[in-house]
Amino acid sequence: MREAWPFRDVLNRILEETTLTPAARCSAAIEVLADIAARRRPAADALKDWGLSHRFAGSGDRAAIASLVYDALRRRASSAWIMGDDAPRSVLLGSLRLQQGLAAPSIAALLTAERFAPEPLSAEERVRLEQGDLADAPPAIAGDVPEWVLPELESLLGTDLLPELKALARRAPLDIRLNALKQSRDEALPGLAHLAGEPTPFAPQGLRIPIGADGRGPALHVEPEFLDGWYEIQDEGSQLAALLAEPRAGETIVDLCAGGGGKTLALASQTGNGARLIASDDDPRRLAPIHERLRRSGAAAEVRTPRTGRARADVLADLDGTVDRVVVDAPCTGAGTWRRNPDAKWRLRPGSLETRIAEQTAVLDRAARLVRPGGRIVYITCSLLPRENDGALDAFLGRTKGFAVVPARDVVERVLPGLADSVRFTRHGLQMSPARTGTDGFYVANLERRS
Ligand SMILES: C[S@@+](CC[C@H](N)C(=O)[O-])C[C@H]1O[C@@H](n2cnc3c(N)ncnc32)[C@H](O)[C@@H]1O
Repeated sequence: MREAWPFRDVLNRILEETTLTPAARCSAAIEVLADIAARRRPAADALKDWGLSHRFAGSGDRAAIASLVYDALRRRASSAWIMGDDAPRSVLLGSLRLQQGLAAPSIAALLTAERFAPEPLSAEERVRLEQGDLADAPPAIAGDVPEWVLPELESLLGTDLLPELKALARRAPLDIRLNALKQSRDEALPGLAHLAGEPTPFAPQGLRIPIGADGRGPALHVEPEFLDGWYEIQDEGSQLAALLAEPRAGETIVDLCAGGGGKTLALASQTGNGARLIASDDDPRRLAPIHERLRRSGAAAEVRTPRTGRARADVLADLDGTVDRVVVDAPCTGAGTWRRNPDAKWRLRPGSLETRIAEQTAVLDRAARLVRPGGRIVYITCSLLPRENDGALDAFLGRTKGFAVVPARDVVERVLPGLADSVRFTRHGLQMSPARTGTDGFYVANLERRS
Protein backbone atom coordinates (compact mmCIF):
# COMPACT_ATOMS: atom_id res chain seq x y z
CA MET A 1 0.00 0.00 0.00
CA ARG A 2 2.81 2.38 1.01
CA GLU A 3 4.51 2.12 -2.41
CA ALA A 4 1.29 3.21 -4.12
CA TRP A 5 1.26 6.70 -2.54
CA PRO A 6 4.05 8.36 -4.55
CA PHE A 7 2.57 6.88 -7.72
CA ARG A 8 -0.84 8.33 -6.88
CA ASP A 9 0.65 11.79 -6.32
CA VAL A 10 2.40 11.69 -9.67
CA LEU A 11 -0.77 10.52 -11.38
CA ASN A 12 -2.80 13.27 -9.73
CA ARG A 13 -0.32 15.87 -10.86
CA ILE A 14 -0.49 14.57 -14.41
CA LEU A 15 -4.30 14.65 -14.29
CA GLU A 16 -4.33 18.19 -12.92
CA GLU A 17 -1.94 19.42 -15.54
CA THR A 18 -3.46 17.68 -18.52
CA THR A 19 -4.56 20.46 -20.81
CA LEU A 20 -6.92 20.09 -23.71
CA THR A 21 -6.39 22.40 -26.64
CA PRO A 22 -8.77 25.39 -26.85
CA ALA A 23 -10.43 23.62 -29.79
CA ALA A 24 -11.00 20.46 -27.78
CA ARG A 25 -12.48 22.55 -24.96
CA CYS A 26 -14.92 24.04 -27.49
CA SER A 27 -15.88 20.53 -28.62
CA ALA A 28 -16.49 19.54 -25.03
CA ALA A 29 -18.60 22.65 -24.41
CA ILE A 30 -20.74 21.85 -27.46
CA GLU A 31 -21.22 18.30 -26.15
CA VAL A 32 -22.31 19.61 -22.75
CA LEU A 33 -24.67 22.18 -24.30
CA ALA A 34 -26.24 19.39 -26.37
CA ASP A 35 -26.76 17.31 -23.22
CA ILE A 36 -28.37 20.27 -21.41
CA ALA A 37 -30.69 20.93 -24.36
CA ALA A 38 -31.65 17.29 -24.87
CA ARG A 39 -32.30 16.43 -21.23
CA ARG A 40 -33.36 19.85 -19.90
CA ARG A 41 -31.05 19.36 -16.97
CA PRO A 42 -29.06 21.82 -14.84
CA ALA A 43 -25.74 22.83 -16.37
CA ALA A 44 -23.86 21.81 -13.22
CA ASP A 45 -25.16 18.22 -13.55
CA ALA A 46 -24.25 17.99 -17.23
CA LEU A 47 -20.76 19.37 -16.56
CA LYS A 48 -20.24 16.96 -13.68
CA ASP A 49 -21.21 14.01 -15.87
CA TRP A 50 -18.90 15.18 -18.62
CA GLY A 51 -16.04 15.37 -16.13
CA LEU A 52 -16.78 11.86 -14.85
CA SER A 53 -16.74 10.35 -18.31
CA HIS A 54 -13.61 12.28 -19.39
CA ARG A 55 -11.35 11.73 -16.43
CA PHE A 56 -8.26 12.58 -18.48
CA ALA A 57 -9.36 16.23 -18.50
CA GLY A 58 -7.59 18.28 -15.82
CA SER A 59 -9.23 20.70 -13.41
CA GLY A 60 -8.20 23.66 -15.57
CA ASP A 61 -9.89 22.06 -18.56
CA ARG A 62 -13.08 21.44 -16.65
CA ALA A 63 -13.20 25.02 -15.36
CA ALA A 64 -12.58 26.42 -18.85
CA ILE A 65 -15.29 24.22 -20.36
CA ALA A 66 -17.71 25.31 -17.65
CA SER A 67 -16.93 28.92 -18.42
CA LEU A 68 -17.64 28.38 -22.14
CA VAL A 69 -20.90 26.62 -21.35
CA TYR A 70 -22.13 29.30 -18.91
CA ASP A 71 -21.22 32.10 -21.32
CA ALA A 72 -23.13 30.33 -24.10
CA LEU A 73 -26.18 29.90 -21.85
CA ARG A 74 -26.08 33.56 -20.84
CA ARG A 75 -26.33 34.55 -24.51
CA ARG A 76 -28.25 31.55 -25.84
CA ALA A 77 -31.02 33.47 -27.62
CA SER A 78 -28.90 36.29 -29.04
CA SER A 79 -26.19 33.87 -30.17
CA ALA A 80 -28.78 31.74 -31.98
CA TRP A 81 -30.18 34.92 -33.55
CA ILE A 82 -26.92 36.08 -35.08
CA MET A 83 -26.09 32.54 -36.24
CA GLY A 84 -29.60 31.91 -37.63
CA ASP A 85 -29.68 28.58 -35.84
CA ASP A 86 -30.07 27.39 -32.24
CA ALA A 87 -28.01 24.19 -32.38
CA PRO A 88 -25.45 23.91 -29.55
CA ARG A 89 -22.56 24.49 -31.94
CA SER A 90 -24.14 27.72 -33.25
CA VAL A 91 -24.91 28.92 -29.74
CA LEU A 92 -21.31 28.36 -28.69
CA LEU A 93 -19.91 30.10 -31.76
CA GLY A 94 -22.28 33.05 -31.37
CA SER A 95 -21.37 33.42 -27.72
CA LEU A 96 -17.65 33.48 -28.51
CA ARG A 97 -18.44 36.53 -30.58
CA LEU A 98 -21.05 38.19 -28.36
CA GLN A 99 -19.86 37.32 -24.89
CA GLN A 100 -16.11 36.97 -25.36
CA GLY A 101 -15.83 39.59 -28.10
CA LEU A 102 -13.84 37.32 -30.45
CA ALA A 103 -13.84 38.35 -34.12
CA ALA A 104 -14.64 35.81 -36.85
CA PRO A 105 -10.96 35.17 -37.80
CA SER A 106 -10.06 34.39 -34.17
CA ILE A 107 -12.99 31.98 -33.93
CA ALA A 108 -11.96 30.36 -37.24
CA ALA A 109 -8.42 29.97 -35.87
CA LEU A 110 -9.84 28.20 -32.81
CA LEU A 111 -11.55 25.55 -34.91
CA THR A 112 -8.46 23.91 -36.35
CA ALA A 113 -8.92 20.55 -37.97
CA GLU A 114 -6.92 18.77 -35.29
CA ARG A 115 -8.14 15.77 -33.28
CA PHE A 116 -11.05 16.54 -30.95
CA ALA A 117 -11.60 19.94 -32.60
CA PRO A 118 -15.04 20.97 -33.87
CA GLU A 119 -15.48 21.08 -37.64
CA PRO A 120 -13.91 24.18 -39.22
CA LEU A 121 -16.21 27.18 -39.75
CA SER A 122 -18.50 26.89 -42.76
CA ALA A 123 -18.67 29.80 -45.18
CA GLU A 124 -22.14 30.70 -43.87
CA GLU A 125 -21.02 30.58 -40.24
CA ARG A 126 -18.15 32.89 -41.07
CA VAL A 127 -20.46 35.40 -42.74
CA ARG A 128 -22.86 35.25 -39.80
CA LEU A 129 -20.05 35.82 -37.32
CA GLU A 130 -18.81 38.74 -39.38
CA GLN A 131 -22.14 40.39 -40.14
CA GLY A 132 -24.76 39.13 -37.67
CA ASP A 133 -26.10 41.78 -35.34
CA LEU A 134 -28.93 42.33 -32.91
CA ALA A 135 -30.26 45.58 -34.36
CA ASP A 136 -33.61 44.04 -35.36
CA ALA A 137 -33.81 41.43 -32.61
CA PRO A 138 -36.92 41.58 -30.41
CA PRO A 139 -36.30 42.39 -26.70
CA ALA A 140 -36.52 38.77 -25.50
CA ILE A 141 -33.77 37.82 -27.98
CA ALA A 142 -31.56 40.87 -27.50
CA GLY A 143 -32.03 40.56 -23.72
CA ASP A 144 -31.64 36.75 -23.63
CA VAL A 145 -34.70 35.87 -21.56
CA PRO A 146 -37.72 33.66 -22.19
CA GLU A 147 -40.46 35.59 -23.97
CA TRP A 148 -43.11 34.90 -21.33
CA VAL A 149 -41.27 36.71 -18.50
CA LEU A 150 -40.87 39.94 -20.49
CA PRO A 151 -44.17 41.60 -19.43
CA GLU A 152 -43.35 40.86 -15.78
CA LEU A 153 -39.87 42.30 -16.09
CA GLU A 154 -41.08 45.26 -18.10
CA SER A 155 -43.61 46.19 -15.42
CA LEU A 156 -40.67 46.63 -13.03
CA LEU A 157 -37.96 47.92 -15.33
CA GLY A 158 -39.89 50.05 -17.81
CA THR A 159 -37.54 51.83 -20.20
CA ASP A 160 -34.53 50.28 -18.42
CA LEU A 161 -35.67 46.85 -19.59
CA LEU A 162 -32.97 46.23 -22.20
CA PRO A 163 -30.00 47.66 -20.29
CA GLU A 164 -31.04 45.60 -17.26
CA LEU A 165 -31.45 42.41 -19.30
CA LYS A 166 -28.05 42.95 -20.87
CA ALA A 167 -26.52 43.39 -17.43
CA LEU A 168 -28.34 40.23 -16.31
CA ALA A 169 -26.67 38.33 -19.17
CA ARG A 170 -23.14 39.34 -18.16
CA ARG A 171 -20.86 37.41 -15.88
CA ALA A 172 -21.43 38.01 -12.18
CA PRO A 173 -18.68 39.46 -10.01
CA LEU A 174 -17.09 37.40 -7.27
CA ASP A 175 -17.85 38.99 -3.90
CA ILE A 176 -16.89 37.97 -0.41
CA ARG A 177 -18.20 39.20 2.94
CA LEU A 178 -15.52 39.68 5.55
CA ASN A 179 -16.58 38.19 8.83
CA ALA A 180 -16.78 40.96 11.44
CA LEU A 181 -16.81 38.28 14.16
CA LYS A 182 -13.14 37.70 13.30
CA GLN A 183 -12.01 41.18 12.26
CA SER A 184 -13.07 44.34 10.43
CA ARG A 185 -12.55 44.76 6.70
CA ASP A 186 -9.63 47.11 7.28
CA GLU A 187 -7.96 44.65 9.64
CA ALA A 188 -8.44 41.76 7.23
CA LEU A 189 -7.24 43.53 4.09
CA PRO A 190 -3.45 43.13 4.56
CA GLY A 191 -3.83 39.36 5.02
CA LEU A 192 -5.92 39.14 1.85
CA ALA A 193 -3.74 41.40 -0.31
CA HIS A 194 -2.90 38.45 -2.59
CA LEU A 195 -6.55 38.33 -3.72
CA ALA A 196 -6.30 41.94 -4.98
CA GLY A 197 -9.90 42.58 -3.88
CA GLU A 198 -11.52 46.01 -3.94
CA PRO A 199 -14.11 47.15 -1.40
CA THR A 200 -17.63 46.61 -2.77
CA PRO A 201 -19.49 49.84 -3.58
CA PHE A 202 -22.17 49.57 -0.86
CA ALA A 203 -21.66 46.71 1.60
CA PRO A 204 -19.25 47.74 4.35
CA GLN A 205 -17.79 44.26 4.82
CA GLY A 206 -17.72 43.32 1.13
CA LEU A 207 -14.72 42.76 -1.10
CA ARG A 208 -14.92 42.22 -4.85
CA ILE A 209 -12.33 39.74 -6.10
CA PRO A 210 -11.11 40.11 -9.70
CA ILE A 211 -11.87 37.26 -12.05
CA GLY A 212 -9.82 36.28 -15.10
CA ALA A 213 -10.70 36.90 -18.74
CA ASP A 214 -12.00 33.33 -18.84
CA GLY A 215 -14.49 34.15 -16.07
CA ARG A 216 -12.67 32.15 -13.43
CA GLY A 217 -11.73 33.44 -10.00
CA PRO A 218 -9.35 32.01 -7.40
CA ALA A 219 -10.39 28.81 -5.60
CA LEU A 220 -11.40 30.70 -2.49
CA HIS A 221 -12.86 27.73 -0.65
CA VAL A 222 -9.40 26.21 -0.21
CA GLU A 223 -7.67 29.39 0.95
CA PRO A 224 -6.40 29.14 4.55
CA GLU A 225 -8.15 32.38 5.53
CA PHE A 226 -11.46 31.04 4.22
CA LEU A 227 -10.98 27.85 6.22
CA ASP A 228 -10.28 30.03 9.28
CA GLY A 229 -13.62 31.81 8.82
CA TRP A 230 -12.29 35.20 7.74
CA TYR A 231 -14.88 35.47 4.99
CA GLU A 232 -17.83 33.94 3.19
CA ILE A 233 -18.48 33.95 -0.53
CA GLN A 234 -21.62 36.08 -0.82
CA ASP A 235 -22.93 38.39 -3.52
CA GLU A 236 -23.01 42.01 -2.42
CA GLY A 237 -26.79 42.01 -2.94
CA SER A 238 -27.21 39.22 -0.42
CA GLN A 239 -24.97 41.11 2.03
CA LEU A 240 -27.10 44.22 1.58
CA ALA A 241 -30.33 42.27 2.08
CA ALA A 242 -29.04 41.01 5.44
CA LEU A 243 -28.08 44.57 6.45
CA LEU A 244 -31.52 45.88 5.44
CA ALA A 245 -33.05 43.32 7.81
CA GLU A 246 -31.67 45.59 10.59
CA PRO A 247 -30.96 42.81 13.08
CA ARG A 248 -30.18 44.06 16.58
CA ALA A 249 -28.32 42.56 19.51
CA GLY A 250 -30.71 41.41 22.22
CA GLU A 251 -33.44 40.42 19.78
CA THR A 252 -34.88 37.00 19.08
CA ILE A 253 -34.46 36.51 15.34
CA VAL A 254 -35.70 33.58 13.29
CA ASP A 255 -34.12 32.90 9.90
CA LEU A 256 -37.07 30.90 8.64
CA CYS A 257 -35.67 29.84 5.24
CA ALA A 258 -32.05 29.53 6.30
CA GLY A 259 -30.96 27.04 3.64
CA GLY A 260 -27.16 26.68 3.80
CA GLY A 261 -27.00 29.69 6.12
CA GLY A 262 -25.77 32.58 3.96
CA LYS A 263 -28.06 35.09 5.69
CA THR A 264 -27.76 33.43 9.12
CA LEU A 265 -24.01 33.93 9.12
CA ALA A 266 -24.37 37.55 8.02
CA LEU A 267 -27.01 38.26 10.69
CA ALA A 268 -24.82 36.73 13.41
CA SER A 269 -21.87 38.78 12.26
CA GLN A 270 -23.90 42.02 12.16
CA THR A 271 -25.12 41.58 15.73
CA GLY A 272 -21.72 40.47 17.05
CA ASN A 273 -23.41 37.21 18.09
CA GLY A 274 -25.54 39.35 20.38
CA ALA A 275 -28.96 38.18 19.20
CA ARG A 276 -30.72 34.93 19.92
CA LEU A 277 -30.62 33.64 16.35
CA ILE A 278 -32.61 30.60 15.31
CA ALA A 279 -32.06 29.07 11.89
CA SER A 280 -34.50 26.66 10.30
CA ASP A 281 -35.60 25.45 6.90
CA ASP A 282 -38.26 23.18 5.57
CA ASP A 283 -35.66 21.02 3.87
CA PRO A 284 -33.16 19.34 6.22
CA ARG A 285 -30.78 18.60 3.35
CA ARG A 286 -30.48 22.27 2.46
CA LEU A 287 -29.91 23.15 6.11
CA ALA A 288 -27.22 20.53 6.72
CA PRO A 289 -24.14 22.56 5.61
CA ILE A 290 -24.98 25.30 8.11
CA HIS A 291 -23.37 23.45 11.02
CA GLU A 292 -19.92 23.45 9.45
CA ARG A 293 -20.31 27.04 8.26
CA LEU A 294 -21.31 28.24 11.74
CA ARG A 295 -18.33 26.45 13.23
CA ARG A 296 -15.89 27.91 10.73
CA SER A 297 -17.13 31.47 11.10
CA GLY A 298 -17.61 31.45 14.87
CA ALA A 299 -21.26 32.47 14.41
CA ALA A 300 -23.75 31.55 17.11
CA ALA A 301 -27.15 30.24 16.03
CA GLU A 302 -29.54 27.60 17.22
CA VAL A 303 -30.33 25.31 14.30
CA ARG A 304 -33.78 23.72 14.32
CA THR A 305 -33.89 20.89 11.82
CA PRO A 306 -37.30 19.42 10.99
CA ARG A 307 -37.56 15.67 10.76
CA THR A 308 -38.82 14.20 7.55
CA GLY A 309 -41.77 11.86 7.04
CA ARG A 310 -44.16 10.84 9.78
CA ALA A 311 -42.08 12.24 12.64
CA ARG A 312 -42.31 15.70 11.11
CA ALA A 313 -43.39 18.41 13.57
CA ASP A 314 -43.29 22.20 13.65
CA VAL A 315 -39.89 22.80 15.23
CA LEU A 316 -40.64 26.49 15.80
CA ALA A 317 -44.04 26.10 17.51
CA ASP A 318 -42.72 27.20 20.92
CA LEU A 319 -41.72 30.58 19.46
CA ASP A 320 -45.15 31.57 18.12
CA GLY A 321 -46.01 35.21 18.87
CA THR A 322 -42.63 35.94 20.51
CA VAL A 323 -40.13 36.67 17.75
CA ASP A 324 -38.77 40.19 17.21
CA ARG A 325 -37.67 39.66 13.62
CA VAL A 326 -38.51 36.88 11.22
CA VAL A 327 -36.25 36.85 8.18
CA VAL A 328 -38.00 35.19 5.25
CA ASP A 329 -35.38 34.62 2.55
CA ALA A 330 -38.13 33.11 0.47
CA PRO A 331 -38.02 30.30 -2.07
CA CYS A 332 -38.26 32.07 -5.44
CA THR A 333 -37.51 31.66 -9.13
CA GLY A 334 -34.04 33.15 -8.65
CA ALA A 335 -34.68 35.41 -11.64
CA GLY A 336 -32.32 37.98 -10.11
CA THR A 337 -29.42 35.52 -10.19
CA TRP A 338 -29.48 34.61 -13.86
CA ARG A 339 -25.96 36.04 -14.27
CA ARG A 340 -24.77 33.16 -12.09
CA ASN A 341 -27.31 30.52 -13.08
CA PRO A 342 -28.03 31.22 -16.74
CA ASP A 343 -29.40 27.72 -17.35
CA ALA A 344 -32.17 28.40 -14.80
CA LYS A 345 -33.72 31.10 -16.98
CA TRP A 346 -34.25 28.68 -19.84
CA ARG A 347 -35.73 26.02 -17.55
CA LEU A 348 -38.15 28.39 -15.82
CA ARG A 349 -41.80 27.76 -16.75
CA PRO A 350 -44.94 29.71 -15.79
CA GLY A 351 -45.91 26.71 -13.65
CA SER A 352 -42.72 27.00 -11.59
CA LEU A 353 -43.48 30.65 -10.86
CA GLU A 354 -46.94 29.59 -9.61
CA THR A 355 -45.32 26.92 -7.41
CA ARG A 356 -42.89 29.44 -5.91
CA ILE A 357 -45.77 31.85 -5.22
CA ALA A 358 -47.64 29.11 -3.35
CA GLU A 359 -44.48 28.45 -1.29
CA GLN A 360 -44.14 32.16 -0.58
CA THR A 361 -47.71 32.18 0.70
CA ALA A 362 -46.85 29.33 3.09
CA VAL A 363 -43.65 30.90 4.46
CA LEU A 364 -45.22 34.33 4.92
CA ASP A 365 -48.16 32.82 6.80
CA ARG A 366 -45.76 30.86 9.00
CA ALA A 367 -43.71 34.01 9.66
CA ALA A 368 -46.87 35.94 10.61
CA ARG A 369 -47.62 33.46 13.40
CA LEU A 370 -44.08 33.70 14.78
CA VAL A 371 -43.73 37.46 15.01
CA ARG A 372 -44.72 39.36 18.18
CA PRO A 373 -46.79 42.56 18.10
CA GLY A 374 -44.31 45.34 17.25
CA GLY A 375 -41.98 42.82 15.62
CA ARG A 376 -41.10 42.56 11.94
CA ILE A 377 -41.10 40.23 9.00
CA VAL A 378 -38.25 40.89 6.57
CA TYR A 379 -39.24 39.48 3.21
CA ILE A 380 -36.35 38.83 0.80
CA THR A 381 -36.14 37.25 -2.64
CA CYS A 382 -33.44 37.10 -5.27
CA SER A 383 -35.98 37.77 -8.01
CA LEU A 384 -36.83 40.63 -10.34
CA LEU A 385 -40.35 39.33 -10.97
CA PRO A 386 -42.92 41.60 -9.25
CA ARG A 387 -45.44 38.80 -8.79
CA GLU A 388 -43.19 37.14 -6.22
CA ASN A 389 -42.14 40.43 -4.61
CA ASP A 390 -44.70 43.21 -4.22
CA GLY A 391 -47.31 40.78 -5.57
CA ALA A 392 -46.68 38.22 -2.82
CA LEU A 393 -46.95 40.99 -0.23
CA ASP A 394 -50.15 42.40 -1.76
CA ALA A 395 -51.69 38.98 -1.30
CA PHE A 396 -50.29 38.62 2.23
CA LEU A 397 -51.51 42.03 3.36
CA GLY A 398 -54.88 41.28 1.81
CA ARG A 399 -55.39 38.08 3.80
CA THR A 400 -53.60 38.98 7.06
CA LYS A 401 -54.76 41.61 9.51
CA GLY A 402 -52.46 43.74 11.64
CA PHE A 403 -49.39 44.16 9.40
CA ALA A 404 -48.13 47.39 7.84
CA VAL A 405 -45.30 48.05 5.42
CA VAL A 406 -42.27 49.86 6.85
CA PRO A 407 -41.29 52.39 4.15
CA ALA A 408 -38.21 50.97 2.44
CA ARG A 409 -36.78 54.44 1.92
CA ASP A 410 -36.69 55.00 5.69
CA VAL A 411 -34.86 51.71 6.22
CA VAL A 412 -32.30 52.54 3.53
CA GLU A 413 -31.73 56.08 4.82
CA ARG A 414 -31.10 54.64 8.28
CA VAL A 415 -28.95 51.64 7.34
CA LEU A 416 -27.28 52.32 3.99
CA PRO A 417 -27.96 55.89 2.86
CA GLY A 418 -25.47 55.51 -0.02
CA LEU A 419 -27.76 52.93 -1.59
CA ALA A 420 -30.82 55.19 -1.83
CA ASP A 421 -30.03 56.63 -5.27
CA SER A 422 -29.25 53.27 -6.83
CA VAL A 423 -32.08 50.96 -5.79
CA ARG A 424 -35.60 51.07 -7.22
CA PHE A 425 -38.23 51.68 -4.58
CA THR A 426 -41.33 49.63 -5.26
CA ARG A 427 -44.80 49.75 -3.68
CA HIS A 428 -43.75 47.74 -0.64
CA GLY A 429 -39.99 47.35 -0.74
CA LEU A 430 -36.88 47.94 -2.76
CA GLN A 431 -35.28 46.21 -5.69
CA MET A 432 -31.58 45.84 -6.42
CA SER A 433 -30.51 44.91 -9.95
CA PRO A 434 -27.38 44.19 -11.99
CA ALA A 435 -27.51 47.48 -13.92
CA ARG A 436 -28.42 49.76 -11.01
CA THR A 437 -26.55 48.30 -8.03
CA GLY A 438 -24.19 45.90 -9.80
CA THR A 439 -25.57 43.10 -7.62
CA ASP A 440 -27.89 40.18 -8.12
CA GLY A 441 -31.54 41.23 -8.30
CA PHE A 442 -32.48 41.13 -4.61
CA TYR A 443 -35.81 42.42 -3.32
CA VAL A 444 -36.27 43.40 0.35
CA ALA A 445 -39.35 44.58 2.22
CA ASN A 446 -40.01 45.08 5.94
CA LEU A 447 -43.45 44.52 7.45
CA GLU A 448 -44.33 45.44 11.02
CA ARG A 449 -46.92 43.67 13.10
CA ARG A 450 -49.07 46.43 14.55
CA SER A 451 -51.57 44.27 16.45
C1 LIG B 1 -33.56 31.35 -1.13
S1 LIG B 1 -33.36 29.85 -0.34
C2 LIG B 1 -32.57 30.30 1.17
C3 LIG B 1 -31.14 30.76 1.04
C4 LIG B 1 -30.48 31.03 2.37
N1 LIG B 1 -31.27 31.86 3.24
C5 LIG B 1 -29.12 31.66 2.21
O1 LIG B 1 -28.94 32.87 2.40
O2 LIG B 1 -28.19 30.91 1.90
C6 LIG B 1 -35.00 29.47 0.17
C7 LIG B 1 -35.13 28.35 1.15
O3 LIG B 1 -36.49 28.27 1.56
C8 LIG B 1 -36.74 26.93 1.96
N2 LIG B 1 -38.19 26.73 2.10
C9 LIG B 1 -39.11 26.50 1.14
N3 LIG B 1 -40.35 26.39 1.67
C10 LIG B 1 -40.21 26.56 3.01
C11 LIG B 1 -41.12 26.56 4.11
N4 LIG B 1 -42.42 26.37 3.96
N5 LIG B 1 -40.61 26.76 5.36
C12 LIG B 1 -39.28 26.97 5.53
N6 LIG B 1 -38.38 26.97 4.53
C13 LIG B 1 -38.84 26.78 3.28
C14 LIG B 1 -36.04 26.13 0.89
O4 LIG B 1 -35.77 24.83 1.34
C15 LIG B 1 -34.78 26.96 0.64
O5 LIG B 1 -33.70 26.46 1.37
